[in-house]
Amino acid sequence: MTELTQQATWQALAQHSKALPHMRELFSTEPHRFDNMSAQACGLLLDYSKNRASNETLSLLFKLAKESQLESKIKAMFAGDIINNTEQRAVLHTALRAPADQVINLDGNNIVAEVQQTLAKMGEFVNSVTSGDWLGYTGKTITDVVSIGIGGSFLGPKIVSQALRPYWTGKLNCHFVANVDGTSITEKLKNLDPQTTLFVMSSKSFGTQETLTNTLTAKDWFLKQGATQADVAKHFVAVSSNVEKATEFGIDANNIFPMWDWVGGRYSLWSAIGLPIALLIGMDNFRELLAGAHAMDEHFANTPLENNMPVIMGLLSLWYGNFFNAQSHVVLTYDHYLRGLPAYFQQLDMESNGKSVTLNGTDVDYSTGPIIWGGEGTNGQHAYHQLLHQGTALIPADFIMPLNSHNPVGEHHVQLASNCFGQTQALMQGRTFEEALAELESSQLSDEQKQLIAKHKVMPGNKPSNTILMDKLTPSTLGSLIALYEHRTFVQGAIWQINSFDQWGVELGKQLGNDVLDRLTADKNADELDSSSNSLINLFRQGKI
Ligand SMILES: O=P(O)(O)OC[C@H]1O[C@](O)(CO)[C@@H](O)[C@@H]1O
Repeated sequence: MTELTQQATWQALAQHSKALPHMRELFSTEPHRFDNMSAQACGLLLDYSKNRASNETLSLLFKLAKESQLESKIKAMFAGDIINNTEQRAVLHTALRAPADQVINLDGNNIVAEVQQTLAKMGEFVNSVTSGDWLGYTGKTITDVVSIGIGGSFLGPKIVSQALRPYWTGKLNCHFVANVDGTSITEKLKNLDPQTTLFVMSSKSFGTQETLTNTLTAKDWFLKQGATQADVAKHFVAVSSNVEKATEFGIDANNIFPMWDWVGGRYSLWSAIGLPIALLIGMDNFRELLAGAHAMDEHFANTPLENNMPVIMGLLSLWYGNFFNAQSHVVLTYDHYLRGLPAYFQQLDMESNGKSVTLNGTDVDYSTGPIIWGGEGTNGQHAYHQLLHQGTALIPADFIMPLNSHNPVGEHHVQLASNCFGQTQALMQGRTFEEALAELESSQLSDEQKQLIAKHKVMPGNKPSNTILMDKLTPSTLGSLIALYEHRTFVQGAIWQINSFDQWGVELGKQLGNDVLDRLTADKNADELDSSSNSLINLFRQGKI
């Protein structure tokens, strides 16, 4: 067994989890529960009162955090210690949004200076393109940007651009290509003019098959439309930590925006990976996004655990995963602009904490990262909320909603809010058999039918949720919100003593995929593979089942 599950506090939490009253009772005995279990920081309000938690629960969770040296681990990350031990790297996405005058030394260099240089390069490029100074090979200005990347090199640019649609300057359209499926890039290129299209190829490693293939196809399309190799420099730029490979690929050295190995892909939108975002919303708004994230960094680094929003959210999620066997966590965004955020948090958390070995190589004997999923409210209410309310799985939920809409039309926003708050209330209080029966009293059903239907209408309640509010969705509040979830992920990984910053689990699939590719494209047969893989390969070769 690991030392974590041997800890007295861990075992006390296990005992405590069996002794908690229903949330209905907690609310009935604590009239000021919201005041005592809500926190504000960086333009966000976190209501965590609708959780299976008493004061004793929270003090035990904070005790676990302290005994897990969480505070010193937070300091170590911000200081640039090598906390990604399997890749021997620091974890310093926080440096990407640090103020220009801050000094963060890594290997003897102040990396903030490098970050600021890259931001300045980004700013010059963004201004050049959006002002019309940057011209294509026939002398026309750029109208469309195609962002090519996958994982963190796609999700960040795509979802943040979508979330900040009200802030687009209107100078450019943007299209996102990620999947290696030829349909993705074909559909995107159909209506574009090579004379006015700019391709931003984003790949930290510059070795990701999907991104390289899509970029080659884009380049091929570009050249077939009448452009020459010399024109490529006007229409292709790259973002990568591998400048050498990007240059070899044919990207003009002046058009390569650097990034660093101390930034993980799923933490990289704040770097030049965010170039498509900056092209759409302008550099001032991009810097507002960075400032919002920095404000949350300051909150996380300097606030006592008991009032620390990422710590509270991380601990409560760990509470359900490790002591109530919750296998997933749902993120429900009650704002159409935020509809992509659950997918962003999915990579952020699942690729960070989907691990089963501790830093020192011990197999864990406890659950680690949950399945993160979700979608936009109110749509989910007509899709999966039934399971949230009456299913057998316990699925803690985060509800996220701005108090003011960018589009205050008619009664829409007040109805959206009523649904958001009504759902958290229903999840918490549920409906008892007696209440269900009483509702059927005046129906024409027989007593036997009333008993049966009432049974089917019971909702256990006691289903935990957090509600996160902001005055309005802006670059700053979005930056704070995303950084909140980055640090929430960090908190859990730190207590589980896992490495949240490598991703060895994605390597085998890539290796085997490359082997299969050889068997699909060459005469290399697959007889020695398992019968399934062998048969699937042969069927693909036949092109019919
Ligand atoms: O930016 P790159 O190096 O192309 O990697 C793309 C994505 O692939 C991964 O390495 C594995 O999924 C992610 O961590 C990363 O965001």
